[in-house]
Amino acid sequence: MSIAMDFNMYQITIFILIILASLITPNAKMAFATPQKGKTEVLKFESECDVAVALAKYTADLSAKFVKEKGSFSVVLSGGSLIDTLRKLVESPYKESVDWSKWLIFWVDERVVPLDSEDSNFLLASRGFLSKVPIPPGNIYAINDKLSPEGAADDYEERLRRLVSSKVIRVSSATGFPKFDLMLLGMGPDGHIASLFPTRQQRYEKKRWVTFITDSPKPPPPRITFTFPVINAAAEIAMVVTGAELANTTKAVLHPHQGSPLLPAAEVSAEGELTWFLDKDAASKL
Ligand SMILES: O=C1O[C@H](COP(=O)(O)O)[C@@H](O)[C@H](O)[C@H]1O
Repeated sequence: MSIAMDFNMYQITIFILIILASLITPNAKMAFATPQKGKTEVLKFESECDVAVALAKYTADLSAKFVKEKGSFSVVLSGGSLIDTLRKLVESPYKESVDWSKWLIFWVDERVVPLDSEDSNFLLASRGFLSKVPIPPGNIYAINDKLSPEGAADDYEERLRRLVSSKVIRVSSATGFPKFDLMLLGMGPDGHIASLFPTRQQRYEKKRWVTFITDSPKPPPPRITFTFPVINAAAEIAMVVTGAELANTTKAVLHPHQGSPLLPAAEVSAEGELTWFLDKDAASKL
């Protein structure tokens, strides 16, 4: 047998051992698997209003698909401008046609402030979205606002773990992290998503599901946030970005310079599909 042939046999043997190990030990499967990367689509619209119309249809279509396939639809909200851009979803025809009773609502990040504070992402979503549609209150997973940032992050993660154990939330077969059906993300001018900021170490967290920050560069400083492994395990992700002030950041994220450090928004990828919803202004530098 030639040396080349021996080397091939060696490689094949290692490969078979890896497959066998991953079948025997469930954890081995996770250790060897790399996260699947889905498709990325960039949609550009004439105006922010056109983005709102398209985002409503996209979300309603996904709701119908997931409710049919699995009987529920888990949606992760951001704060900020996203909630206003969701406004068409709570109007006709979707207000009547969407099966709101099957929705489960989570937050990708939350400010650790009382839930009735003007800074709370929960309050923002309640006013602009949740109060307008009949999602059962028990399906809305707000943070415990009586805890410290660390306590609130631990508590939210623990609640997610219980929902995974009871099979309310799926897990990614590739990574073992919880797999939400849809993440609706906004992006700040510094390229942050959720509360994962370019200059803060939380963006590199690889084990926790939910972490906390006490010195967010954007006020208010105390927050909790989903980590990248959870965000990127989502079945579908919408990055919703509008306005001229985000044009340079959008360009830096979608067309990063070789060798320059990636902004957090550039590290978003979905197991299913990542769809960017841009208005003309945000897309003007592409
Ligand atoms: O502080 C936050 O900022 C981001 C971006 O907000 P935007 O108003 O610039 O769209 C938001 O996605 C995040 O949830 C929020 O806590």
